[in-house]
Order: sequence, then C-alpha cells, then structure tokens
Amino acid sequence: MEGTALKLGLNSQLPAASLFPHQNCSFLVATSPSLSTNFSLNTRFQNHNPKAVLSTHNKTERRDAVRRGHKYDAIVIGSGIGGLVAATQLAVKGARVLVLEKYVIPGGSSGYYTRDGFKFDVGSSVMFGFSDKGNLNLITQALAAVGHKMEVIPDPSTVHFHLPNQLSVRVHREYGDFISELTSKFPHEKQGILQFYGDCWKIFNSLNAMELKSLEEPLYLFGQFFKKPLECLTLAYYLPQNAGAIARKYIKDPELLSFIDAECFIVSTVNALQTPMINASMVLCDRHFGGINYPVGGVGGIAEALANGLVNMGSEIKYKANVTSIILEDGKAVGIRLSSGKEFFAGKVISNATRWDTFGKLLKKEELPEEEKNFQKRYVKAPSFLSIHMGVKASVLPPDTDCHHFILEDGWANLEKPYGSIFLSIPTVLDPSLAPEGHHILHIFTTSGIEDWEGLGRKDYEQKKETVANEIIQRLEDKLFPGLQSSIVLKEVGTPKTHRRFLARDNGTYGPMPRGTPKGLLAMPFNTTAIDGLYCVGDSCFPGQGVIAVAFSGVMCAHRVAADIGLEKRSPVLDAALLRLLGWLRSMA
Ligand SMILES: NC(=O)c1ccc[n+]([C@@H]2O[C@H](COP(=O)([O-])OP(=O)(O)OC[C@H]3O[C@@H](n4cnc5c(N)ncnc54)[C@H](O)[C@@H]3O)[C@@H](O)[C@H]2O)c1
Ligand SMILES: CC(C)=CCC/C(C)=C/C=C/C(C)=C/C=C/C(C)=C/C=C/C=C(C)/C=C/C=C(C)/C=C/C=C(\C)CCC=C(C)C
Repeated sequence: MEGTALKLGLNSQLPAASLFPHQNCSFLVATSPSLSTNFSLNTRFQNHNPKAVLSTHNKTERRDAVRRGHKYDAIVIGSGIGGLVAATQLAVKGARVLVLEKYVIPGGSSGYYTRDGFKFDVGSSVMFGFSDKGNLNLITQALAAVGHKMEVIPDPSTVHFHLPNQLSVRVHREYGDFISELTSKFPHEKQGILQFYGDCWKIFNSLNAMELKSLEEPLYLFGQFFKKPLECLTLAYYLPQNAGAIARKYIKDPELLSFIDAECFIVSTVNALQTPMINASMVLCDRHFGGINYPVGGVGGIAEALANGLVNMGSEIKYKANVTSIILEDGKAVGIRLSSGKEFFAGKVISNATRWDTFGKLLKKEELPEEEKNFQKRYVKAPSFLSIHMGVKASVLPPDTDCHHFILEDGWANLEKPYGSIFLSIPTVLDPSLAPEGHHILHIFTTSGIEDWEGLGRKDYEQKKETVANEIIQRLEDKLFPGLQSSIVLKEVGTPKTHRRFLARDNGTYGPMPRGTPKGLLAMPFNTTAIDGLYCVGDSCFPGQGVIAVAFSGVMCAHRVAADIGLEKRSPVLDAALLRLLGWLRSMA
C-alpha cells in the first residue's frame, strides 16, 4: 500500500501538460517547407565573402574539425529565440549547424499551442524590435536574414497600467501622447519626466546608430569606437548605471518613482534601482520608435519561420532531442549526448539552456568555473510564473480595451511580491483570427516561485491551481471586467513546474535577476565561457531577459563563433587582450 501511495505521490508531482500539448508528435527532423516570401538575404546580417576572411589559424581549426569527422560546425542546444537566432545567423555566414530541441516545436517560451479553436502564445507576447525602422529591429532582421517577412499589426499602446491610488497610465505608441498623459498626472514633475526619458533617448539613439555584433570581438568593437566614437562613449558611460539612480537625479515625487519602478519591473522583474539603464532605455524608447507590433497568426510564427529558414539553408533541426550532457575532450567541448544515448559532434557547442542548467546539469564537472561562480554570486534565478490561458466570450470586454495591461491594486509594496501584480495580454484585440468568432483570448500571468508548488499530491496540486487561478481571475473581474468569471469558456493553468518541465529551465525561472544593486550591465557575461569550444546564448547572457535581448545575444554569439571557426575576421592577439579586459571589467562589478 505504502509503495503504491508513494508511486502515486510521485506521479502526482507532474505539472499540467496542458500548456504544451504537442507532445504526441513523432520524432521530427524538419525538412524544407516552402517559405512564403522571397528569399532575399538581409545584407546587414550577412557575411559577404566568408572565404576571404579565413585566417591560417582558423583554417587549421576548421580542417581539424573536418578530419575529426564533424559533420557540423556548431551544435545549438535548444531552439528558443536566442538559439534560433544564433543558429540562423551562423548558417547565413556559411556554417553548417545542428539545432537540438527537447520539445516538439521550436520557440521555447516564444512557442504556441492550440486548443478548441484558440491559438495561445506560450509566453512572449509583447514584441519589441519588430518594426521596419532603424538598426534595433532585431526580430525583423533575424527573419529577413532567412528570407522571411511577417505581416504585423501595430499596437496603438504598449501597455495600460492600472496602479495604486487609481493611477491609470496608458503608454501610447506616440511618444508625445505618452508624455502628455504622464505629465497630466504629475504636472509638477514635467521637467524631471522630460529629463529622465530624454536620457533614455540618448542611449537608444546611440544603440540605433551602431551596427550590432559581438562585443567580445575586438576588431568589431574597436572599429565601432573608431566609426562612432560619441555613441560608443555614451554607451560606455551608461553601461554600469541603473535606471532608478538616474530617475532619482531628476525626479522627487515618490509615486512617479514607483511608476518608473513598474515600467522597469514589467521587463526586468526587478525595480528600477536594479534595472540596467541601457536595457530600460531600449524598451522605453523602442516602443515609441518602432512601436510594439504583433505578428499575424501569433508569436509562434517567428520561431517556425526561423526554423524553416535554417533548414532551407542546409542546416538541421531535430525535435524530441533531449540533450543530457555536453561531451568534453581534453577540457574542450566537442559534442553532446542525448537521453537516447545518441551522440553528435561539432567544432563548437552553443547552449541555449540557462547557465544554471548548462553548468549544473549538462556539464558534469565537480568544480564550477570561476566565471560561473561569479555569475551566480551576482545573479539569482528570477521566480517563475503562474500563467492562465483563457477563452472568454467577447461581450465581457468593454469596447476599445487595450491589448496589454499591468495591474497592481493594493499598494506599491506588492510590486515585487509573488502574485502581487497581474500581467494581462489580449492578443485577439489585435488579431481576432486567434480565437473562434465572438471570443477573445486572455493570457494572464503573475510571478510565482516553484517552492509554492512542490511536495503536493496530484489532488492538492490541481486544487491549489484552481484556487490560486480563481483568486487572480476574481481580482481582474473586480478591477477591469465585471462578469469575467461567468464568461470563461476555456481555462488552462500552468505553474512554475509546468515551465520547468516544458521549457527545461531550472525552477521554471523567467531568467537571471541581480542579487543586489548591479553595476548596470557590467557583470553580465557575454557568450564565450570558461570551457573551450562552449558558448552560451539566451537570457543568462548579456543583455538579459526579453525576446529582443536574447535575439541580440544570438547575433553576438553567432559573430563570435563565426570568427572562431574562420567565417569572420579575427585577431587572436587582440582576442586575448579583449577577453582579459572584459574579465577585469566584470570583476569591478
Ligand atoms: N511575455 C513575454 O514577452 C515573455 C514571456 C516569456 C518569455 N519571454 C522571454 O523569452 C526569453 C527566453 O528566450 P531564450 O531563447 O533564452 O530561451 P527559451 O527558454 O525560450 O528557449 C530555450 C529552449 O531550449 C530548449 N532546451 C533547454 N534545455 C534543453 C536540452 N537539454 N536539450 C534540448 N533542448 C533544450 C527548451 O526546450 C526551449 O525550447 C526570456 O528571457 C523572456 O524574456 C518573454
Ligand atoms: C567595453 C565594452 C564591452 C563596451 C563599450 C561600450 C559599448 C560599445 C557598449 C555597447 C553596448 C550595446 C551594443 C548594448 C546593447 C544592448 C541591447 C540591445 C539591449 C537590449 C535589451 C532589451 C531588453 C532588456 C528587452 C526586454 C524586454 C522584455 C523582458 C519584455 C518583456 C515583456 C513582458 C514581460 C510583457 C509584459 C506584458 C504585459 C504588461 C501584459
């Protein structure tokens, strides 16, 4: 009896599979589904003549790899947007890449699932970097690099804040409209508002003027300092600074400072004092410069297009391919092993798993490299989310409801507390095709730690999901949508365990967050690691959490790897000098 109970108890720990219902598919190796748009490669992301830049050293490395029987230049573990951008950028430069994804479709937290005629985004739904303007539209550029362009729907507002003391602020697409609305709530702080957001624009404009590639590649980095000295010095000046400290230089009103905390929290899961100024500027300005744009057919289409593009360029992606270890030879990463026992080898290995998973699970080394110890000293895993995907009757939403909302009802002190605030996206406001006629999708989420969900039997786990989800829905009903509970036609609840299981992220974490007050982005590691041949990509690399942030990490990673395998220019002497300089800078953080 006891044994049976124990087994049942263990089984009951399994989280809801409902968020990720594709798992019945058979083993897939993507073939080349036709791309709907013309295949003109984006020149900004292209390497024009890879062979012309091969150095003798790199040629030898590549020859060695071929002699050792490597079929691939690089293996990428995981097909989140970070992994896919790294893979496609490498493929565009001429590399042969193998992507191994544990799940059955690409995208990770930018994936999707369908249920009863509704098409839900798993996670990401506010898309920065998706316009046709400037240099920072990294999602548009990543798609263009594989010959794809998605139709998008402009969102007239990024988010509608519903905050304590009945403070309601709509972040309009037009910067002037947003500033007018904010200054109408805080007229005595007009000057401070203009100065703080003005500093954000200085940084954004500097970023937007640069060609974005690997900050770990000295020829590029020094070249940028030469070509754009003012912009680079501006970025270097703000690199170690945080948004909260800068806001306090200009603004005194505590409620307005709390509003800026909320602005930062929705993109960094921490307050403004802990949010790097460069990251804050990126999102606080891109939403007005390029605007937030939603892809027709849902966010999942981005990863699908990247995966198809990768295959069309002669590289491969395998699904249901769970990497359990990275194979080292003489301390160098040379391949990976799957849970099936199958092994694949390549010149370079890139991990899109979090650094905690990469170094804690995939590398069976007793001693963490010093760099990773330092990373873990400075950054902890952010909590995960409780997410509720619902189908509701359309009549419950008032006309002109915004697509994205952030709700904090009871007091500013709850901002960073688990379940303290509520995020809500209603993508059907922009794209009604995602739900059956007469219905909307509500994607609700709130921060939640894994510790709340462990050690429960199946019944208690299911019961707790129901109770907590109902409390959150009731709060939304009270604040925004009377009659919400009775309008629900479909409801799926995911917990941190669901995210851990299906996104393969330690504790289901949303990403790294600083332990204390960071020195801006100074301590954030780039893509190379202490293990020769092993690179990381994704949100535990510079510049951190966010779809556009991991896309940038993918661009940087592909550039560094391409230089290391001889597909981009490199200088081994300068490489060593820059790596030492960056190590020293990080130690100052
Ligand atoms: N609302 C939003 O806008 C929102 C919501 C959720 C996430 N996001 C963003 O998405 C970012 C994450 O993107 P990402 O690219 O870093 O990662 P990701 O977590 O989205 O994707 C990682 C992929 O790697 C796969 N994987 C992990 N370990 C593996 C293994 N051992 N073997 C095979 N496959 C493995 C996972 O299955 C997953 O598909 C987050 O930082 C977050 O900011 C945004
Ligand atoms: C020495 C050295 C190294 C240096 C020098 C100087 C220089 C040159 C520098 C440079 C730098 C750079 C380039 C940088 C860059 C950066 C970047 C690009 C960044 C980016 C970022 C981004 C981000 C962070 C983003 C994020 C986002 C997110 C997270 C989002 C999210 C969302 C959500 C959650 C949603 C919400 C919802 C509702 C409300 C419903």
